Amino acid sequence: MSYVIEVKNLSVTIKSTKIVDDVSLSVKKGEVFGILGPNGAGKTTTIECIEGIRTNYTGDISVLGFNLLKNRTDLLKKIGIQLQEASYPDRLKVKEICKLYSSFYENPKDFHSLLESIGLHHRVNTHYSKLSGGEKQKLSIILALIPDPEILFLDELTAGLDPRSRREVWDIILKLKKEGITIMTTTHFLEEAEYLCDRICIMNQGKIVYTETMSNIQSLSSKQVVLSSKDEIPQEAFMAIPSVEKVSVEEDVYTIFCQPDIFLKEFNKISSLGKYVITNINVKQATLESIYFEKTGEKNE
Ligand SMILES: Nc1ncnc2c1ncn2[C@@H]1O[C@H](COP(=O)(O)OP(=O)(O)OP(=O)(O)O)[C@@H](O)[C@H]1O
Repeated sequence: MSYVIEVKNLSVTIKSTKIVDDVSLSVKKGEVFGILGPNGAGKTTTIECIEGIRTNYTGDISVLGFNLLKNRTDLLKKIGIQLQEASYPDRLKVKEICKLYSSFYENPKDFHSLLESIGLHHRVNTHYSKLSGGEKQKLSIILALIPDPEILFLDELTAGLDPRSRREVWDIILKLKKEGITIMTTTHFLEEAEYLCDRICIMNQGKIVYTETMSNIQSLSSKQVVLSSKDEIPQEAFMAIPSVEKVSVEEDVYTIFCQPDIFLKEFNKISSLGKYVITNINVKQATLESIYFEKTGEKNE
């Protein structure tokens, strides 16, 4: 497996509070990996450590085989960083900002062709202050692409954009993914994660509480039977039923990932389960949204 980002036991402590707490994750080459989580969960801090912007951490981070603390300058030539809140002097024109960024690199990508492919070429002579929110975000992607990066980091890329601009930006990201760039992104939009990401993790209070591929999440959708029992039912009893893929237990609630129609038909036939008293049984639709609310302990209202 070729991982381009490997993070082991990353922790960041500020004023004796752990804002990132023992985070381990890895990202494969060409993958779009999303970090989700509520405000203050530690997403930006985590991504900033991986980008090499923050160094006040413990743990090991390897990006494209570089050790961040030793080879940060070399790494910066190979990654593109889109900043959550970038701002430039109002009187600078788009082309002047692009030229400035290009001057930072030995072999920058031609910004005119980037402006063309991202659809901002018609604004090349426009002052930064005159760009719309969507255009500013497109510019921030172009600037992140100037180093011709192998990995692109995006932090809340579409925050504040209207639905049309958001879609446009998503399509740009999908185009970049097709070109083979690895992308790590944070987002508050679950629909964005569903649209763009190959794999996601959910952070809560500094910890990763869930990691899964989007294709698994989508195949888990509408495949849960949730039942309650005061009895302690061994997981093997459920696993013996055809179509059951996984069982999770929380107090007296058993969530069974399965094909509900097959499960319910077979369940009654299994005599070993007859001795347990089932107090409630439901078929539940699991979606990224329901997983998110379950894992972050927030209410889905
Ligand atoms: N330099 C700092 N000093 C003190 N606290 C900080 C500092 N940087 C971050 N924090 C705190 O660390 C926690 C995590 O912040 P972080 O920005 O990583 O979260 P986040 O998940 O990206 O949140 P958001 O979705 O709101 O952007 C927050 O409670 C934040 O207030």
